[in-house]
Amino acid sequence: MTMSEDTGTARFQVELRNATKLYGDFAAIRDISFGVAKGEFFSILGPSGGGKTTVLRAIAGLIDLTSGDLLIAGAPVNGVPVYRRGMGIVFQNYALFPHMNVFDNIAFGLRMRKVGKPEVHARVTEAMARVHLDGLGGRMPSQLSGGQQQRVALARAIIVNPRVILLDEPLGALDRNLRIAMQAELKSLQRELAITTVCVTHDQEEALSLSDRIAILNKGGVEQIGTPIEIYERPASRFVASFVGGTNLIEVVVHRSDAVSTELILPDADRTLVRVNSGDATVGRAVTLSLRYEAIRIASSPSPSPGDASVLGTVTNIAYGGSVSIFHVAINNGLTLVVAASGKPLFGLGDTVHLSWPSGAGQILQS
Ligand SMILES: Nc1ncnc2c1ncn2[C@@H]1O[C@H](COP(=O)(O)OP(=O)(O)OP(=O)(O)O)[C@@H](O)[C@H]1O
Repeated sequence: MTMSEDTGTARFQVELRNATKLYGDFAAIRDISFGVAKGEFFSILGPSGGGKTTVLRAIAGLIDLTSGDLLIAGAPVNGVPVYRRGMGIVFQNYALFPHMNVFDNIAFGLRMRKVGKPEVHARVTEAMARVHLDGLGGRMPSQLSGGQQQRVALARAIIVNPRVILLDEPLGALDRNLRIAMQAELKSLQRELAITTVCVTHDQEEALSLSDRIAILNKGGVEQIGTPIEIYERPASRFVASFVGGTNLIEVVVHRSDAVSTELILPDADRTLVRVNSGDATVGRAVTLSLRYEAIRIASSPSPSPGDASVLGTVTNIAYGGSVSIFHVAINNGLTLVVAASGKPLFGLGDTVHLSWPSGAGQILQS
């Protein structure tokens, strides 16, 4: 069997089992395990130096693992060279051949495979149409915009019908508006082709909007794997909660807990009680409460809903951000809560405000 054939029986199209890569004593990645299902868009998200590129390079076959296994369509490929793995790779800097025009760049993989001229012509024309490059076949890469170069790189990767496509910060070089437009294009192309995709990014919004599932990598290890909603709504650790989206991390004490909910004591002067929707916490124990910026309501009067947690505070900082403004509010023991409110800022520095949030808005973090 060659790597471009598909047995169709494996549970995962790409799977890492306990993958570790050492450089001397330093583990760039350690003990990483995950599987990517056929047709899935799987992102690897994390801060700089977290090990994202190392994972991608290992999957591509550009580096060997120190220990652990890599399986493609269920078969171990340790030692199988890059060109036999059936991968399409798109790097951040596009890596187009500068001396070839768009048509030849896209045709490259087919010509290497000795595909006949008429078929090359038909497939390149079709791929160009798919990524909206019609009519640009004769241009050189230097005559294209960043977005167009990105499309050439994508067309060049998909034209050989790879079983998996690997994207390394594919939209990182584009400005914000173009990046958002290209995200939508990339996602619809990926869905149309139903192509298994592994994407490395440090951009949390990009990962949340494109992915079926995300692995959060930090210091070479996996912090959490889950759907975008699971990662955002139920972060497994302080690191995930603060890396993905903005959140207040507050040290609190467990006041009461049953099977389904827990009451926590906020360290403000009123020892305000906060209820969360998770149970079986140990009474008296100190835990971390994660409270998303946008979960907190800021108003000039207390919340009308009796079940809401409510605290009084003073605005100490405002960052106007167009659609959303960020307020820093000092509550009455020196603790500062950060709040995101949409629309024009209705409060000024020094204003007294009421902060409130509904029962169940926060999360207890386990680590
Ligand atoms: N060839 C190498 N020799 C030694 N250390 C390396 C090598 N390649 C990577 N590393 C180290 O391994 C760690 C993980 O690197 P990696 O490039 O995978 O991170 P990353 O998450 O992709 O970061 P970035 O977002 O900055 O690209 C880093 O600390 C890096 O310095």
